Amino acid sequence: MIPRIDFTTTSAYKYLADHYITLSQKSLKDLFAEDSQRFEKFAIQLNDILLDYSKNRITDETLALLMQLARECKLSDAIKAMFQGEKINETEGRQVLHTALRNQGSTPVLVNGEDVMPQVRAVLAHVKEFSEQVISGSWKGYTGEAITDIVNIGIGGSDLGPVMVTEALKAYKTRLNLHFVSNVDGTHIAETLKELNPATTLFLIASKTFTTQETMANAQSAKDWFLAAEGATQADVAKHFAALSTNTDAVTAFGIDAANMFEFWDWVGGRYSLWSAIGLSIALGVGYTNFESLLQGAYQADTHFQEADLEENIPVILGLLGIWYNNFFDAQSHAILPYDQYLHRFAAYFQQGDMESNGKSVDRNGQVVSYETGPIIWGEPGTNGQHAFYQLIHQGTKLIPCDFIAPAQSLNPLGNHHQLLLSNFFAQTEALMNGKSEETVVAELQAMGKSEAEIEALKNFKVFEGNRPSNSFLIKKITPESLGTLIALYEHKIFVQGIIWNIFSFDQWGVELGKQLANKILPELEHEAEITTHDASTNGLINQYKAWRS
Ligand SMILES: O=P(O)(O)OC[C@H]1O[C@H](O)[C@@H](O)[C@@H](O)[C@@H]1O
Repeated sequence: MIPRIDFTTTSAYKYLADHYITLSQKSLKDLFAEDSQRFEKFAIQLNDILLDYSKNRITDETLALLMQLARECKLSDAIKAMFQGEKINETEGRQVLHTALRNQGSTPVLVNGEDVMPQVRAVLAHVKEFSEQVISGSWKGYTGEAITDIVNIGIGGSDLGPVMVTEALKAYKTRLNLHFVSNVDGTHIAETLKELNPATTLFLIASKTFTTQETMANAQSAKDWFLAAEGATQADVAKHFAALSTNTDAVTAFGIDAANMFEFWDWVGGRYSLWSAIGLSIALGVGYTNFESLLQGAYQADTHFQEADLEENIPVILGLLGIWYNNFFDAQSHAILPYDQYLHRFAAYFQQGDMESNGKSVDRNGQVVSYETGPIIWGEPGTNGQHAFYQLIHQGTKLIPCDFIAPAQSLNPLGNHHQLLLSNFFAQTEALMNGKSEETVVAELQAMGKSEAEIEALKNFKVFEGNRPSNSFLIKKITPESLGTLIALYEHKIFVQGIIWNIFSFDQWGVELGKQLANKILPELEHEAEITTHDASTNGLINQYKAWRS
């Protein structure tokens, strides 16, 4: 069992609180001036990924105290507990073993005394065989034509991971065209199907539970659309539908051939499932070998997380830095800013990963916490974000720690685009750190020939306080392997923070209430009678909807 320690009662926490008072007076600029070794000290390389965390509001002492905090919270024991398959998802009584899905080692991974690795490998072999048949064209649709389009129907963890990864690895695309339908809004599936031919379309119904309302509704509409095609029969469903799920009974009841079911298990959390059968769309979209490299990359991060000393451990450092800002600087959010168009869904993916994991306010003892837990995660790719919301990061009143991520090599070297892109990446982290002093602003305005009065009126608006912290990930190149490593590092960062905050990171009870209420409201929408059973606002909205809907 993971120890239940209130981190605010540790000695490290008290030292950090004192240390914060002095350190928060210092600027990053000063810290760099005082220590010429910051980059050497506060950067770590793991294979082709360099993390520079020197532009954070930390000193050697901060790090030492944060490490002490991790030790007092028994982080290393918790890491072991996860990898060894303890039931650390206590409120659901489950293990947390997404790491087994990418395990390349030979040690067994036990669940209730049974090694799960043979099952994991069997599903991977199925994914390999099936994806190779579909890609090569030897898998035929009901008219004898090869499949050209894949539609993954899933939501949340059964959608965001495959979307993010297949977008990130688009440069490695197979001949198959991928589509993702998640929203229960009929527009999503209707617009997707408009351009598709039933004879050459393969649907993947991706749902851990196979009960999710959105996915089941979209799956039914997909089946209806398919069966409405000329000559298509119920027997042909087997050639056009596969299921990725833990729920065999529901898959069979839906009419999907058991041979087309790709299984995973309840010890894989939905938001950590892209490495499982849920990754079938990835294997189809970029090829099985690349999917395998993605798993290998993640395994490298897993090994690093388990074996590196806490001081040299990337997820540990990232997690603790986040805690430093969240719990001492009162930062409310954390921005993920990839300078890579291919990573345009990376922040959205970790919005679920992080916020569904650590958006909790009850600790592992079942008590309401007295401190802040998970931050709001958000972000968009650079340079688009620069022309949208960076104003607030630079000059707003909120402290927003940022992660910048960029590849050194572009997968589309075109003129000097990549240099333009990276010059922005480097410039933004520098600008956030150093800001622009009043002195510089005044000198610039003088050089422009402005009068004293004009300078006085303008200067405050043009000052940048700086002292805004950031991490920089420089990645040699986005490959399936480096991407796998990067994703797994972020996953483990979430784990680290959940341990320190003493919360359960692997359940998600907070998604249930809305589902329950929607199920109660649905029958009320099936007739025209006035609704009076809710509060005045909800009644009013439902009744106005009824008045307007036809
Ligand atoms: O794969 P499923 O079972 O359809 O669940 C889809 C999503 O449903 C809920 O919103 C949560 O439980 C998510 O974690 C999950 O990813």
